[in-house]
This record gives sequence, C-alpha cells and structure tokens, in this order.
Amino acid sequence: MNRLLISKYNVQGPRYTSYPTVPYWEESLFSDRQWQETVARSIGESNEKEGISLYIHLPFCEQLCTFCACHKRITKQHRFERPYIETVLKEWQLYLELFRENNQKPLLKELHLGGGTPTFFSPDNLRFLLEELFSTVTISEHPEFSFEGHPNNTTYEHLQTLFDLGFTRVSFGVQDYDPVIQQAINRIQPFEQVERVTNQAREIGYKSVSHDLVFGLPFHTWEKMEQTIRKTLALQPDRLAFYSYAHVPWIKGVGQRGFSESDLPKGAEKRTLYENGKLLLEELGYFEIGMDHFALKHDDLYLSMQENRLHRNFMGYTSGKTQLMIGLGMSAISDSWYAFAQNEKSVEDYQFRVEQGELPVFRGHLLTGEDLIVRQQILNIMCRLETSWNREDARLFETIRDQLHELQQDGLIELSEDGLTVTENGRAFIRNIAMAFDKRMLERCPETQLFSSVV
Ligand SMILES: C=Cc1c2[nH]c(c1C)Cc1[nH]c(c(CCC(=O)O)c1C)Cc1[nH]c(c(C)c1CCC(=O)O)Cc1[nH]c(c(C)c1C=C)C2
Ligand SMILES: C[C@H]1O[C@@H](n2cnc3c(N)ncnc32)[C@H](O)[C@@H]1O
Ligand code: MET
Ligand code: SF4
Repeated sequence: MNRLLISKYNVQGPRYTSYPTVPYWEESLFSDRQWQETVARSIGESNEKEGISLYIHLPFCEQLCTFCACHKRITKQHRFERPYIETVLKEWQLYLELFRENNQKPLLKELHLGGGTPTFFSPDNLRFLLEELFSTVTISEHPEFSFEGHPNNTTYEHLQTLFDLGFTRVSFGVQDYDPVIQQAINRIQPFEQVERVTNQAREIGYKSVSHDLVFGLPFHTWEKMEQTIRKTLALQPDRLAFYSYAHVPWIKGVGQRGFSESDLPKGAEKRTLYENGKLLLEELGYFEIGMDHFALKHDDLYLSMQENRLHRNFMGYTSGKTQLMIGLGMSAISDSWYAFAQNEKSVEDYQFRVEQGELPVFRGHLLTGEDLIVRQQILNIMCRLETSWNREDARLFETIRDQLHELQQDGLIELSEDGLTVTENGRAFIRNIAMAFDKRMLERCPETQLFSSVV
C-alpha cells in the first residue's frame, strides 16, 4: 500500500461502535427521565416485533493484560462474584418495571456476556444469574447467546453450563502466541490452552467459536504475526477478530503499560501486519467482514453480510439488529436507538447507585434528527461498504462534497450523485471514510487525543 496514503490517513479516529461517538455525547441535554422515555418508546415500537438485546458486563479479571483497553477490575477475590450478580439482577428489575408499565414482557433475542472476564465467575454463579434473568423474559425462537471466555480459566464445566443455558457462540481472547509479546502484555497463554477450549467447545456443540487476535502489539513483526495466524488457522475458528492495537494510555483505568512507545510498530510497518495478515487469512478461506472481522463461509456473520443483515453496535458486529439494546453492569452502554446511556465506570459507584434504586446511568446522549441520519450513513459504510442518501438529506452532505472527492481521488471510494461505494483499497481506511460524515467531529475537531490512531 502507498506509504503516502498511509501517512495521510493515519490520524486519530473513532471505531464507530456508536454515532455520535462517546466523547461527543451532549451530556447537558440528557437526563435519566428522558433516557427512560426513549427506552419505553423503543419497547413499544420493537419488543414484540424483533425482541431486544442484552449485554451484561462482567468486569473482573485475575491479572491485568497491559495492552487491554476494556473496562475491567483486577482482583483475585472471588467473593465479589455473588454481590456483583445480585446488583446486576437489581438493575434488571429497574428495566423490567419499564416493560411492565408498557404491559410487555421482554422478548430476548440476543444476549452477550462480555468483560472483563465472564469466565472469572464460577459456572454456578453464572447459572444463577442467567436462570434468574430467564425467569423474567420470553426467549425468542432463534436466540443468539454468546460470551467471551479467557482460554486460561474457561473450564469444560463453564462451556457445558452455558451451552445448556442456550449459548451457541463463544469468543476466546488469544491476542498473540509469541512469548516475547506475551511477556510484554503480561499475558502468558500457551497454545495448548486455546486448543483445549476450542476443541471442548466444538465437542459440546457450539456452532461458532471465535478467536480475538490483535496486530500492532509491542515488538510485533510480520514473522511473529505469521506464526500466530498459522497457529490460529490450525484450530480453524469459525470467526476471527483481527483488531488493530489501540494505544490509548490516557484513558483512566485502562492501565496500558509495561512497554514503551518505541516498542510499538507504527504507520506503514503496522499496516503491513494487517495487509499480510489479511492476505494469509483470505488465502485460507476466511472472508473479511466489515472492519476487524473475518469469518468462514458457513458462519452466520458471513451469511448476514451476504444478506445485508449485518449490524454494528457497542459490541462490534452482530448478525441481527434489535432497536433496543440494554447494557447491564459496570460501564455498560445501552442504546434505545433514540438515545445512548452509559453506566457508572467503577464497581463501587455502580453498586451504590443501584442500591439507591436508581438506574446507574452517569452519562448519555439524545440523538437529534441529524444524528439519526448521520448514524444510518455511518452504519451503512461500516456494515455494507456502501451508502446512499435521499434528496432531502443530500443538503446535509453538500458541505462534505470536497472531502468525498478527495477520498475518491485517493481511490478509497467510488462516488455517485447520491451515494458511495468503498473500494477494495478503501476497506483499510473505512474509519476515515466514516469520519467524512461525522458532523459532530467536523464541527469540533478534537484538541487533545480522544481516539486511537486509524492505522
Ligand atoms: C470488551 C470491552 C470493551 C470494548 N469496548 C468497550 C468495552 C467495554 C466500550 C468502550 N471502550 C472504550 C470506550 C470509550 C469511552 C470510555 O468509556 O472511555 C467505550 C465506550 C475505550 C476504548 N476502548 C478501545 C479504544 C480504542 C477506546 C478509546 C476510544 C476509541 O479510540 O474509540 C479499544 C477497544 N475496546 C474494545 C475493543 C475490541 C477495542 C479495540 C479493538 C472492546
Ligand atoms: C475483547 C477483545 O478486545 C481486544 N482488545 C482489548 N484491548 C485492546 C486494545 N487496546 N487494542 C485492540 N484490541 C483490544 C482483545 O482482543 C480482546 O480479546
Ligand atoms: N477477558 C477475556 C480474555 O482476555 C475476554 C476477552 S477481553 C475482554 O481472554
Ligand atoms: S484482555 Fe481480557 S483478561 Fe486481559 S485485562 Fe483485558 S479483559 Fe481482562
């Protein structure tokens, strides 16, 4: 790839798991009451028709991986499990009231357990949480239940318990197999562990096993990356996440440390890891899905891309869209389509608020009419690699015509009167293409670092 293009487009940029992105939420225009109103509205409009998605954040990890940008709490104390689960169930009761007020029972379509490390919790405690939850909902005819497992502490019993409760998809954090990298990110994780959990999940009957890989970690070279990809391919995961390492040490609580900036591959060097990696994956039968993801042909993520059903939310890509996504637990983000809300980011603040009988939301954003239009454009770009707008909305995008022309001249998109298609070369710059539509960022350029670098 052209080095000039790489340096031109290697600016900081959001990953667009939401629009507006979190730093552009207008908190002053947001209140808990409005949040509940938009949830009630979405319940009425969509629960019976398409069901809802639930995300449950299980934040504990026994050890800090020093590359990790997730919201987590490091502890070896397993006595925190039960009180945390009880708080999550209390929080759920607060949302259940909104369903009851609207004479509805939640129809559960998607459920994802994320973290942190869901498999930090014992199988018994996970079963308790889920059985309590399931006693309050109707489970959809075609549910999609998934969870994130840490290969080092996912047991056969975890896999069997969750499978019996309806989980059919699991993703394991692999990151990288190289011992020097594992040392630098404080995450020693032998191949044999990943092999064990992958085979056990298959044996039990999981229909999709996914591995998370990250490129651009400290000391990463193509040699190391290739080894990791080849080991991964030996296990044939149905899906793969292939994330660009996001270096965001300024985010509080992230704890990225243990290596220095100069240990990180950057610019063209980092891009090569992605490009070579992509070639190797494609050679061996994987298809790139939107941004960051690859899947084998039989996997539902591939099928939903083919059938234009792909959707993107805070968890990344999903194969089904629900209008309402409720996030439970510390730092979880919810999306009522008309608004976003995020929960308190520390376990203590989260628990305190719920104990007070309040939704533990600490910030959020109500989408304006313009936000909703831009959001749809960005979703189209991220999920379908093309978008178009109607005559009425065209006004909104007149001001970005010059930027779109430039993207076209650089060979990243094909532009028409009322839309665009991302080219093969453009795929690697999809965040830059989405940024052209980001009205809020265009109006107020970030003065400090808010996002990770695009490359
Ligand atoms: C699995 C854990 C999570 C991933 N994303 C989120 C969680 C809980 C949600 C999230 N993470 C960040 C934010 C920004 C706002 C904030 O609370 O500070 C949110 C909503 C921080 C963050 N995480 C990543 C980055 C790059 C940032 C900063 C914002 C940005 O640059 O966009 C990296 C990252 N987090 C997750 C993945 C898969 C990932 C990188 C590929 C998962
Ligand atoms: C949930 C998944 O998110 C990925 N993940 C966590 N932190 C980062 C980061 N800083 N950059 C890129 N990917 C990250 C890991 O691959 C993890 O398994
Ligand atoms: N904590 C698990 C792991 O690292 C799941 C992915 S990271 C949120 O393997
Ligand atoms: S990568 Fe997973 S296990 Fe490691 S700190 Fe992050 S959430 Fe915890």
